[in-house]
Amino acid sequence: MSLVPYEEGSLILDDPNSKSIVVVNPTSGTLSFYQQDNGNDDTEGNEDITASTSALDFSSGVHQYKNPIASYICPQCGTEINPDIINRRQLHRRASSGVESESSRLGIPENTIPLGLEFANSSFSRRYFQLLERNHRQYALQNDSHNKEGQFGKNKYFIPDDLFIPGYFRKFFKILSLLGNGARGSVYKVVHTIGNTELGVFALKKIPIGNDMDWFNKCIREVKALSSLTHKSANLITYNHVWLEMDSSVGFVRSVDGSQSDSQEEIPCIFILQQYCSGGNLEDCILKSVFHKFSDTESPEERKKKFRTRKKNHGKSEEIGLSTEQLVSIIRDIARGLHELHSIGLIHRDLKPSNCLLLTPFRNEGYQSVISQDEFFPSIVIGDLGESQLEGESRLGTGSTGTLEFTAPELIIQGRPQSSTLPSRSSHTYNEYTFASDMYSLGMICYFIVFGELPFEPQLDIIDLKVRIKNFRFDTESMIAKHQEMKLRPIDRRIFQLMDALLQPNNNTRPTAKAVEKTLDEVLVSSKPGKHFWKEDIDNTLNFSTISGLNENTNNFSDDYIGGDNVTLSLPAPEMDLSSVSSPKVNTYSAIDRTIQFCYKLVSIILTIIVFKFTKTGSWLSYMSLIILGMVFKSTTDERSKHARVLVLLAIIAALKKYIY
Ligand SMILES: Nc1ncnc2c1ncn2[C@@H]1O[C@H](COP(=O)(O)OP(=O)(O)OP(=O)(O)O)[C@@H](O)[C@H]1O
Repeated sequence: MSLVPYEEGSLILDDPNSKSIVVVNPTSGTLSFYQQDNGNDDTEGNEDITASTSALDFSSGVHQYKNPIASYICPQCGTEINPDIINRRQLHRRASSGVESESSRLGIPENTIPLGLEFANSSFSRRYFQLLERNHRQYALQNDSHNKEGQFGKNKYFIPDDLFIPGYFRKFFKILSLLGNGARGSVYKVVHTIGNTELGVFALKKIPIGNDMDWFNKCIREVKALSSLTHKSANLITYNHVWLEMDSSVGFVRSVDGSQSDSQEEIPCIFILQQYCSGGNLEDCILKSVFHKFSDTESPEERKKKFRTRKKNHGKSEEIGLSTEQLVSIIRDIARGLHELHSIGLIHRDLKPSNCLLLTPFRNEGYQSVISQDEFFPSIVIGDLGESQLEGESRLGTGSTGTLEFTAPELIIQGRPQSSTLPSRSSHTYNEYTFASDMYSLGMICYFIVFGELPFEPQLDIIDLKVRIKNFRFDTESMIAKHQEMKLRPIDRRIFQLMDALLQPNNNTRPTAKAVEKTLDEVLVSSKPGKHFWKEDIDNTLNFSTISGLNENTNNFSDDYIGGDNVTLSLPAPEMDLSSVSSPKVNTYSAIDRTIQFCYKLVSIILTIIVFKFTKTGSWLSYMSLIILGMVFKSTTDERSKHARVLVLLAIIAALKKYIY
């Protein structure tokens, strides 16, 4: 069976085995099932295809299966061709479980095929678009041969005519809203339709290309990067389809000679169809929903909600900021997406909150809400791979720059080159983008989601900003003090340690994406259900000695045992690919340090046994020694020696008691 274009805009599923075809009628929004009359089975050459019952008439809801075809899933594209059975059942299940359907939310008529509900997220969609891409190529070739003197003269644009799919966007997509405008183009929320049949809701990025080959190559990088992912990653945006079409450019157009053009001239545009993330971007979410900035743009509904929350909190204004669990969830998702990218050799280069998208909307219920709500944050996917490059590729070759505030200091080039971070070919003193520079950007995202702002004043001019970025040093203690001053919701101090590690000026000492992901995974897995895992009180966490003095200097993380309800935070040292220069001295020091800690524990056990030998069981000395021994094991590296010394004292007292008295 195969899915092939049939006339203009229609699709058919053709199953030679059962001699049946399914035709999509875009005008009426129906699927019709036809089967060859099998009255005489051996008449292979019989071309008389008799229409049997219109099996899948979705507009009327009538569906009869006179002679069901052999298989209901197209083996080429995986499209469910009998969605009535599956999707209606799923719809019913969703409806009965009280989940609002996408179609009802969007106001899509119920008589349309609900394919999109499963389609947009399923692996079917990927295969469907792969097939579509092949068919587009075929269609374009045919179109080119019919239309040699077509509307787009070959001389006018460098892109060959046969690469355009004229009218595809208007015919198969309905714009629902504008999601945002980026530096390169606009992103729309669209519904993919065939006639009245809704195939799913997607985000469609339209980038005007014009006649600029370099620009075209740069724009297509995003697609190349996305399509190089061989499997679906939970934390990277899913790309579905890309095509070229003539369309009006967005906004104001100035021609090369500087003259302004009022005409809505159609120019070549690249359309990139992607997974739709209904929660919007992380930047907006943090600024608006978490830190309540831009409150002048608040809707009356939002104002009422805030008033109700304040009333519930007995007039106290709610504490702002995210909880530790929410912060961990965000950082872990982004680290996981980065790890996926880095594992295939891609550096993102433009990681920033507006490129991190929320799969579902974030509903901030405030600090006083139920704990489960409190800990929840929607899953995040990394989008916009338009600036990405392969590891080892020269930054000059890509012609791209990242966003300055999130750019690692080692990449900043002083002075005012043509663009913010792009070096000139004559300058030789610049560093290449690395996986570690992405990790710095993650550190800056952490800063932003913790404080709701960046450490640089927004009005700085570009030269001053570069100086500030170069000189920026993250100091854990002063950052905790700042956090307290801002009266933000208390969080675990290990978030600050993580930021410290990621924002290290020396890129060799930043942890890898995998290291961050693994650490946070372990942290979450080992949290006890029903218990507040994180120490929420900053005053308590301030007492923790987290990274040893040695590690503070070298940023080489080691095990850090934290008492109470907390579990081990172990941020592994950067892996080899990031830390090309890993100092042997540092490794020796940390090995010595670990041996010393082990010796403290061993000596403490021996001392406790001595105390027990010299005293009667049940004496205050034996009890004391047991308690101190527990403290030796639970205490941080700095305090372990103090506790061990107390045990020495207890052993001496026990010996004196035995031999003197
Ligand atoms: N797949 C998507 N789903 C939902 N919204 C999206 C999606 N992709 C982009 N957006 C929205 O559209 C906005 C513009 O996206 P785009 O990637 O073009 O630019 P940007 O990252 O904001 O800016 P720049 O191009 O300067 O990096 C985003 O900030 C986001 O709010």
